[in-house]
Amino acid sequence: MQLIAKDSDKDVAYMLDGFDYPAILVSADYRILATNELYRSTFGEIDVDKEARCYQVSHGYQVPCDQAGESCPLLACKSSGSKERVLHVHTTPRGKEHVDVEMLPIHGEDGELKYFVEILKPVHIASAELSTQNMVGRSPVFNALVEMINLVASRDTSVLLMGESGTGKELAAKAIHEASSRSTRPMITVECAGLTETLFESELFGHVKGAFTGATSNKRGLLESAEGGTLFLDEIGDVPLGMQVKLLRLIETGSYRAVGSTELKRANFRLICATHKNLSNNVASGEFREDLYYRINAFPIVLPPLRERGDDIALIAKSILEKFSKKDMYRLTESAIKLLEKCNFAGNVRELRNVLERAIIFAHSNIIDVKILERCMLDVRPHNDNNEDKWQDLKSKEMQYLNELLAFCDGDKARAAHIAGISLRSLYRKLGVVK
Ligand SMILES: Nc1ncnc2c1ncn2[C@@H]1O[C@H](COP(=O)(O)OP(=O)(O)OP(=O)(O)O)[C@@H](O)[C@H]1O
Repeated sequence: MQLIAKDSDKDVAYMLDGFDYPAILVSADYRILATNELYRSTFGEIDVDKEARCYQVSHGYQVPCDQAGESCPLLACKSSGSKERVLHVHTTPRGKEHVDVEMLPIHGEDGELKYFVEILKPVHIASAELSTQNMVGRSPVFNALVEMINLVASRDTSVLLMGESGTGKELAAKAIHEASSRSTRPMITVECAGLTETLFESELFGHVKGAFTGATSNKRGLLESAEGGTLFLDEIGDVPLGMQVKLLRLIETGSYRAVGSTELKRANFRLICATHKNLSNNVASGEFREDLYYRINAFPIVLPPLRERGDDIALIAKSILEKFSKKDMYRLTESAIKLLEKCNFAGNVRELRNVLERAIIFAHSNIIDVKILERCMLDVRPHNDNNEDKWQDLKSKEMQYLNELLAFCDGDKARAAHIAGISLRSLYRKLGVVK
C-alpha cells in the first residue's frame, strides 16, 4: 500500500492490499488517498506531492466525471449508499483502456460515508486504441456494448445479438466466448441462412450411415464439435420452422439424436445467437416460434450501427488500414476522416472495410485522401440531416436504452425498472423475456 494523502486513515488504506485487483482509496471529495501495489504496476505511480483527484488521474478531466458527461460511480455510490459498477475508458501508461470500475462505500462510526474503495479491473474484450485483433471503439454506445458483454460473458446465459448487418455481431460472439470459462473449448459457428431443414439437422446433430441417400458413413454433428464450448447460431431468424422445434427441444432438454439414430446424446454448450432481423416481428407474423424466441432471448444485446459511433469510425478505419498495411502504414488525411464520419454506412463496419480495401487499390502512395475515397464510395452517401435513414425505429432505440440502463444497474432489473418508471413486468415484456 502507498499512502498518497497524509491525512487519511492508515488502517483503512492497508485494506487495499487485500484486493486481487488494482484498487485505490478515495475521499468523498474525489481525492486519491492511497493505492495498492497492483494499481501502481497497472496504472502507474501517483505523484504524492500533488493533490490527485480520481477524475484527473483516470481521465485527464478537470471536473468530476458526471460534469464531463460520463456516469460517476462515486456519485452513484454516495446516493445509493451501496456498491456501484460502471465501465469507463481510462488513460493508462499503455493508452486508453476499457476498465470495469467498482466503487465500494466505507461508512464511519456514526454512519456517514467516509471513504470509497475503487477497484479497477482492466477489460480485454475490446480495445480503446488501434488494434488488429479486438473489437475497437470507445464511443458511449460502444462502451455500453462492452459493458453488456463483460457482464454476461462469465455466465452460461444464452445471448441474442441483434444489429444491422456488419455491426460486429460475430466479433461480439467471439469476445463473449473468449471471456467465458469455456474459452479453452471450441466456438462453433453455424451459418443458418440458406440451410434447408434436412441439411441443418444433419449438420448440427450429425447422421449415421444409411440415414438417407448419400449417407455412406457416420458423420459427427457440429454439436459434438462444440462440446464444452460455445455454439454460435448466426442468422437464427432464417432457421426453417420445422428445425425450430428441434432446436427448442435441444435447448430445453440438453439432448438430441443424430439423424437416423435412436441413441440419445447429451450436449454441453453455451448458446449465442445473432440476427439482423426484428425477431419479434417474425414471431408476430408466425415465421419464428414464440417459445424458441423466449428461450434464445435470455440476454439481448443490441449492436449500434456504425453511423452512431462518432469518433470510433476514425479508430476503426485506422485499425483496418493497419491490418491491410504491409511495409508502410496507410494513412487517412484529416478531411478523409471527416468524410468517413459523415457517411451513412448501411453495411456498417464491413462496408467501411470494403471502402478502405478499394481505396488502397486506388492510392498511388500510402496517403488516402478525399479524392480517392470519393472514387470508391459511389454507393456510400454522406448522410444529411434530411435523410430519414438516421432515424432508428422506436423498438431498436428502446432496446438500446434498456441495454444501457441494465448495464448501468449491473443487471439489476428491479432497479432498472424503477429508473425507467415502468413496472418490472413491463420491463421483462419489453426485453422479450415474458409476454
Ligand atoms: N468494433 C469493431 N472493430 C473492428 N472491426 C470490427 C468491429 N466490428 C466489426 N468489425 C469487423 O467488421 C466486419 C464485420 O463484422 P461481423 O462479421 O462480426 O459483423 P456481423 O454483424 O456478424 O455481420 P452479419 O450480420 O452480416 O453476419 C469484420 O471484418 C469484423 O472484423
